[in-house]
Amino acid sequence: MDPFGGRAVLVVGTGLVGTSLGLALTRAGVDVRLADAKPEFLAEAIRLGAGHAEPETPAEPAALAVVAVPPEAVATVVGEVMSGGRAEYATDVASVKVLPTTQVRERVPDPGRYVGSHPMAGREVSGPSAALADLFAGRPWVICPDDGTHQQAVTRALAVARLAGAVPMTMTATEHDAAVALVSHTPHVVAALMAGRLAGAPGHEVRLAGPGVTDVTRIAGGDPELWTEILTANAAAVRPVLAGLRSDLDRLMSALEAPVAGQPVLRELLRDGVDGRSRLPGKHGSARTEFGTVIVAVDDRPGQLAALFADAGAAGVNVEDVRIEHSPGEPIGLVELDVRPGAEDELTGSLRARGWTIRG
Ligand SMILES: NC(=O)c1ccc[n+]([C@@H]2O[C@H](COP(=O)([O-])OP(=O)(O)OC[C@H]3O[C@@H](n4cnc5c(N)ncnc54)[C@H](O)[C@@H]3O)[C@@H](O)[C@H]2O)c1
Ligand SMILES: O=C(O)C(=O)C[C@]1(C(=O)O)C=C[C@@H](O)C=C1
Repeated sequence: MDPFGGRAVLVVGTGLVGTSLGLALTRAGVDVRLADAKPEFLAEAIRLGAGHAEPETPAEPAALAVVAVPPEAVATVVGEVMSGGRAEYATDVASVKVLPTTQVRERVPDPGRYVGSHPMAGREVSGPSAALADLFAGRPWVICPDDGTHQQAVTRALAVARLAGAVPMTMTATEHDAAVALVSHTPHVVAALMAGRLAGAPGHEVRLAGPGVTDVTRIAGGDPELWTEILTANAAAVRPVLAGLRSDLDRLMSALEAPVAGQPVLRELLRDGVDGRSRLPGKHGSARTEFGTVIVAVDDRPGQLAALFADAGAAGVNVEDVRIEHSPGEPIGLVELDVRPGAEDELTGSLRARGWTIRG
């Protein structure tokens, strides 16, 4: 059954998140109206197939407006959408929830027609050209109703999350902000501070950088304006997480003053890291599967990767993930194939038999 009764969904803000949502909903057969303050972003989202421009005088309001603008602009846009009769209900996708839900309650005449939400999916790049139709697939999408929220607002926001392929869950705005302080906002700060250490470093040092520092700093590429808004809005929840981090950093630095005597502390902190990482959920909220990895040396010439994947397929082993590194000073690439635990030996044997060089 169509959760919107054949009515349109309006997406305001056709950047990374809004355009990704427009693409996903359009694929799911929803009529998607689009609006953005920047005409060139709107035009790009339409060109990509995320929906069509919101008509100036629509025959009827959209069933739901999804407001995908920076956090500080959410309440104003929700107010405009509601008072202009452009949508019956509204949600937003901002990375913080207490700020927009409080501001909507204070500023919008019928705040019960709005429910805050947040898809836990994104990228370190912004704008419509970075959009992906499957950005939300399998990811949690948090919905934060309060006592005054109309059930229809929640029902329609849940429908949008499901149609985008996400896994909806509900919690209060305060619970949400505490959770994302730990799993999203502090990690962003850590990545930015580490990446900042590289900014003025000598070129001969940065040239040695490999996958480790690249993994740790990927999210540091996020838009500094957006992240300033996020950290400002969620400062109260981020500070205690940072305080814990500072106390661990202090212990680590003290241990390094006398590194041999400090080894038990180093070991404890490093073990805590292993334990913490094992708690991260996998693709669909399940416990993370630790894959087995097979490293193959591949000549740096056309067609080699395609041949490798074909031979891995012929071995009957599914490649779950792949990374490619270049070996310094050698005309070869190292291709790391992640496979289900236990399948490494099978794949190694089969690839060796087909003439591939296995490393490690
Ligand atoms: N980037 C992520 O990884 C991510 C993930 C989940 C949620 N979010 C949240 O989604 C929202 C959008 O983030 P994004 O990454 O898509 O940013 P973005 O910069 O890619 O897109 C924001 C869009 O909003 C438009 N806009 C700004 N003010 C507007 C207004 N008053 N009226 C109409 N349009 C306006 C901009 O022109 C731009 O197209 C933010 O609230 C962010 O916190 C971001
Ligand atoms: O993968 C990334 O690039 C992200 O940073 C995405 C991420 C996150 O921290 O998980 C960042 C902010 C959003 O509010 C939601 C998702």
